[in-house]
Amino acid sequence: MKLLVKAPAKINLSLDVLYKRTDGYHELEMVMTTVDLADRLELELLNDDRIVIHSQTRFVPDDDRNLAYKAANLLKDRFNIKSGASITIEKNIPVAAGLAGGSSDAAAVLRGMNKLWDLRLTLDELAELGAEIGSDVSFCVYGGTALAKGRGEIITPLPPPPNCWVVLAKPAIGVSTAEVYEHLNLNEVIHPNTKAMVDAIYQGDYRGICANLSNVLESVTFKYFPKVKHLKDDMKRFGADAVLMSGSGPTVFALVQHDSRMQRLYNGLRGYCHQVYAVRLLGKRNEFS
Ligand SMILES: C[C@@](CO)(OP(=O)(O)O)[C@H](O)COP(=O)(O)OP(=O)(O)OC[C@H]1O[C@@H](n2ccc(N)nc2=O)[C@H](O)[C@@H]1O
Ligand SMILES: Nc1ncnc2c1ncn2[C@@H]1O[C@H](COP(=O)(O)OP(=O)(O)O)[C@@H](O)[C@H]1O
Repeated sequence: MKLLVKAPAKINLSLDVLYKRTDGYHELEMVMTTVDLADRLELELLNDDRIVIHSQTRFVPDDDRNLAYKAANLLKDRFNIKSGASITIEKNIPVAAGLAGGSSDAAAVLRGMNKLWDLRLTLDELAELGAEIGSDVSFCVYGGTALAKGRGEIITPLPPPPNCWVVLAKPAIGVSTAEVYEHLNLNEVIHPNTKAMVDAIYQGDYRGICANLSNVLESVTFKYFPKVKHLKDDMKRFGADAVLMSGSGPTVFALVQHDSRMQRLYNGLRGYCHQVYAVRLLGKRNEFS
């Protein structure tokens, strides 16, 4: 039996770090939403005990370091499952980009293998398991739009933001999430107004969303990789309504409402940026299970 599952990328509309916790993680307040750029996974039961990962992308491990492997293995261990799984990943989300591609693959495996192994776990139960794999996995289990707190795993759903284009540009730079958090100076950051972002989303206020885009991790990534800051400035000049770095970067995304502006931005960026995508916001839970 085979199952196809979609694993969409996320962007952070706002990302605040409140303090460093005693467990080494940072206490966060983030507004996240899914976009229509997705990996596709084909899941199949195996009669033997193995979990096998097939992936064409050389940047993604095809062994037990793969987050999709970790997700299947977690379910297998926790519920004492004897059969194995074959997981084929068609990777469309840029890797190590701040778009949670690996976390979304893990979440898709949790949702998909829940069906194939007939475990009947709820989304809340899957999200709780997801937190054991990575901080962004719980959000990815639900998808849609949400306020994420804690280290990212405490999820409060939000309504979808008004529809718009999201133009994503990923420069050819490798950013380590752990290092970005490590170099963050909490005495210097200007905190986002998370409440204003949440209110704008509830009111369907596109301008309010644009006005409150904010990510404290920009300060670190821009310092070590000034190219990312230049990319953001260029995207503003090309006519974006608003621009922000997603997660720890290096992907920068622009919001635009009008098709002609989206096209101008997309064409302008394709000349010199490594990977450029123009996609729609998804924003609603579970359009993709
Ligand atoms: C920055 C964000 C924003 O959405 O996304 P990405 O840039 O990775 O997409 C997330 O916080 C990343 O989530 P994720 O990539 O799942 O993080 P994890 O694997 O759990 O942690 C990677 C490392 O980041 C640091 N980390 C992560 C989350 C957190 N709340 N505090 C931290 O300090 C820790 O050093 C940890 O070892
Ligand atoms: N299924 C997967 N897809 C992408 N990356 C993965 C996967 N499994 C493990 N990884 C590793 O996780 C790291 C972070 O990848 P990713 O989730 O794409 O980025 P980010 O955390 O910036 O959103 C990469 O260095 C990659 O090697």
